Amino acid sequence: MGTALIYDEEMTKYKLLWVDPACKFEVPERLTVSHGALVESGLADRCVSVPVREATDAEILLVHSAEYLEAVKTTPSMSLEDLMEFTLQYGDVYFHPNIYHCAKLAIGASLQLVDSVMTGKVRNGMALVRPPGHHSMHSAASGFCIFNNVAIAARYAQQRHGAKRVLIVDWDIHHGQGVQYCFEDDPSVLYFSWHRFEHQKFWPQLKESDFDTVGKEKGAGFNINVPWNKVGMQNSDYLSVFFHILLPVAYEFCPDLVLVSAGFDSAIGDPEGEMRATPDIFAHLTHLLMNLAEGKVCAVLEGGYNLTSLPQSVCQTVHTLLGDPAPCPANLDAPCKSALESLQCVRSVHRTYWSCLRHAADLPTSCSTKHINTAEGADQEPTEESSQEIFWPPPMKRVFPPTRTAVVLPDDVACPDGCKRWSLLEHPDPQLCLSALVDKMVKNEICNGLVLVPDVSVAMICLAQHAVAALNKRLLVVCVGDGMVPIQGTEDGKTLVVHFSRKESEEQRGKHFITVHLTKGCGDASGFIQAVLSLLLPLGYEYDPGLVLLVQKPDSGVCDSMWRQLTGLLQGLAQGHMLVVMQEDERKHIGPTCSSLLGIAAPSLGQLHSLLPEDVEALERLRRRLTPDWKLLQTTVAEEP
Ligand SMILES: NCCCNCCCCCC(=O)CS
Ligand SMILES: [Zn+2]
Repeated sequence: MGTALIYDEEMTKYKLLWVDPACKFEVPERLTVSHGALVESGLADRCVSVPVREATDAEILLVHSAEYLEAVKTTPSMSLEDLMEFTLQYGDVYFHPNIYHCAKLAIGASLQLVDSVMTGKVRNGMALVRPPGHHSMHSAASGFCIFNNVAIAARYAQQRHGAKRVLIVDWDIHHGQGVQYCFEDDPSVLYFSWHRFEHQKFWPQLKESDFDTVGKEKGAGFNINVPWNKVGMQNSDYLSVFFHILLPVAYEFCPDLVLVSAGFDSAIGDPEGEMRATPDIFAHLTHLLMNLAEGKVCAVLEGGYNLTSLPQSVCQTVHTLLGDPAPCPANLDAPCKSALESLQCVRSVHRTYWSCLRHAADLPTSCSTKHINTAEGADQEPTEESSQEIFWPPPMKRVFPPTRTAVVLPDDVACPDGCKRWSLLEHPDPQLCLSALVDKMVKNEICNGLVLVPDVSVAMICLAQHAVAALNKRLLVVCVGDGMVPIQGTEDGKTLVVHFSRKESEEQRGKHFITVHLTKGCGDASGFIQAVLSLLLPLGYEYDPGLVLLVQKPDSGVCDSMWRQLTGLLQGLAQGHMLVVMQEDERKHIGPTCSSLLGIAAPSLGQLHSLLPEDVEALERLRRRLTPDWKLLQTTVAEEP
């Protein structure tokens, strides 16, 4: 299943015809450099090219008023003076004789993408469009946006393709107020947006962009605003919000389709965003969404004004949509205090709507008095545009190993399609065979592998020793199922073991051996997936291993869809270098495991019920114990003593 790429150079054929500092960044080159980078890198050729089309009036009226549409229809024939006059009624946007045409193409491109994904022609895709959409409202243009591409796409997916629940992830650095207004009372569309806010001092300076606007009436809880009250947010701030807010809620919501308002003004170097997250983070943000909605992810370009970080970020996103392993999330810091404050506020106000946030902490004291802060801050200007030149390393080349998935199976088991059999014949000694497999991974000749062995415990010991000694790589061991784990989390930090078990393990084996106790073990989807999303993933990203060893112990009770979610999500680590080890009589798991290792999205877990209270307790106790050592587990600001 491929990745669609939708682009047409016609959308570059409009620009600002007069002087307006607020609009000067929105230039045609944004599209040409983005598409050019995809062509240059060979990524465009690997995508399924889908043509654009014009949106129909009916499609535009899914979100906008007839009066507004009729008004915009008069712009192509306007003189320059009339266009300037017409523009004055809106904010931070400009019109052009060709912008109505381009705006219809931008919607049409988005709808073509939705068609391609919803009909199964492709698995996922990206639409490179201009003008952006997420600021435009029922009867108004705003923030370079004429029509709301993503809002129309959501309504279209529901009406044309029967999608029940649509998740919109808006990682653009601005608040898509137009999207929020469109769905604020609608529980079938979950809108998530982070955005530069600076206590309402940053554009569009709306009170309703703050964390306490959660949606109205039936839509309460289905609007999530994460305000960034400082500039300079980094990769770890973004990942923390994914691990502790977006992903837990998204899995509970269980969408049929994921639309991404993919704005890249949230990347380093952008004059609007002034953040410091690097382009490779979008590989991880994309990857972390790709096991939702059975992989049906449609990314639609919104903002992004730095003509270097924009194309880099677009390429990182498309690489990942194509299934290429993500680059290692190297040297992540702790989330900053301001980000933690926002994180805690959002989780607190949403805990009444989402069972995964049920146990979230109260508002931090600083936030409950935030109105005072705002009064103090209101008169200040947003942070001055930084003039000093900002540098960042170009993202690493993402070369795909010649073999994606190698398998070591008993002779009487057929090799699943797409996999390469790694025969024991060449290595009579199974342990040598495993070590050879690991060596190939580290040389990037093989991406990942599945190994069936007579005894998983023996294999674990051998692999752990080999991986650490010979390869000098940090090894993350994830062990699912009860019973003893024969490896010590080594004190030198070279091995981190995370064990999912039904049995509470009394002994604490230190920082590098973590037992996640779930009453029903992996039998309970809610508990398991929440433990994976807001405990295992933050640990794994912070640990940044060179290799992941995923062991399924006999009778672990884990079901296929959960096992595939786990196998899929963990491929965001170690450049996808993961070795799955199972007992050789566990033959029924071979197919599902290989499909996940081959990059096929995992089936959805269904709408998740509340976590078992004892599991919530156990996970919170574990988080409290681990947080001093693992910064990405933090979900609250350290209260002033
Ligand atoms: N009036 C002071 C400066 C205003 N800057 C904001 C301009 C709108 C940005 C909208 C955008 O980037 C869409 S993603
Ligand atoms: Zn933006």
